Amino acid sequence: MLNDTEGGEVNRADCTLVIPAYNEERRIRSLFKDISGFAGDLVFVCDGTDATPAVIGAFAADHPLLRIRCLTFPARLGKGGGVVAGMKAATTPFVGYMDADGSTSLSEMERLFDRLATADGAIGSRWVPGSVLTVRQGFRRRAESRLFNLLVRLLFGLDYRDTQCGAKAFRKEAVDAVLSSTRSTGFEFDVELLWRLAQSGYRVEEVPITWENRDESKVMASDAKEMLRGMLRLRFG
Ligand SMILES: Nc1nc2c(ncn2[C@@H]2O[C@H](COP(=O)(O)OP(=O)(O)O[C@H]3O[C@H](CO)[C@@H](O)[C@H](O)[C@@H]3O)[C@@H](O)[C@H]2O)c(=O)[nH]1
Repeated sequence: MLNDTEGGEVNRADCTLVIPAYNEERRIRSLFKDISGFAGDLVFVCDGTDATPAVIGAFAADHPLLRIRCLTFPARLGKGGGVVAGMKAATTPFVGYMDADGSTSLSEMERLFDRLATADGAIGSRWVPGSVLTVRQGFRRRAESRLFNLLVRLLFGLDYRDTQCGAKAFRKEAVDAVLSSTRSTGFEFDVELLWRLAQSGYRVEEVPITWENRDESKVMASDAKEMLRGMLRLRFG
């Protein structure tokens, strides 16, 4: 399954970075300076109602050498649905995704891509030794995250500390092998993807990451409930 790349570094031109962006016109500019040096493909997935596609269009016009695509959809796909649309559109051997709000830097994503020289997947983690949270998360959010990952371990047998970190990278062939059977479109998609990859024998490493916590979040209480329901359906449905 593994086909090691020499030197422990993957060619950036072989990487696609998917950025799901739902109504991100205010936050997405914070990302532009950082990603303007990326030599791979950038695929934005916009399914909101605001001017995010126009903001990305202006950025692309200012940077004609960047390989940018902006996919637009008339109705909300969900975080997972957006990531799936972007990953399906990727044509490179490696594909990753990160949030649109700049909580992960490009250099962190590139570290994940480089792990694909020897692994099938690499997921950023805020809860393993070596990770750095530039803004400490509140007690409640940390407790919720720990509880959530305990539940994931009990339900799916996945031994990760942080399935929900927004920074992940995979070999495209691994993703392609399981995407046709994934059903989740919401924030629970990450768990399903990791579960299906594990079931198919792919090796995904959890890697410490530097994470800049943002105050704003599109995850509502109703999303959290739907995420739990979705996970139970997945496991027992
Ligand atoms: N295309 C698309 N993107 C979406 C949608 N919903 C959310 N997103 C995108 O998903 C990313 C994360 O959403 P945030 O609103 O920034 O949520 P967060 O709470 O900061 O996210 C954290 O928790 C999530 C849930 O566990 C994680 O999925 C996320 O990666 C991060 O760790 C952002 O880029 C946001 O635009 C959607 O329906 N469609």
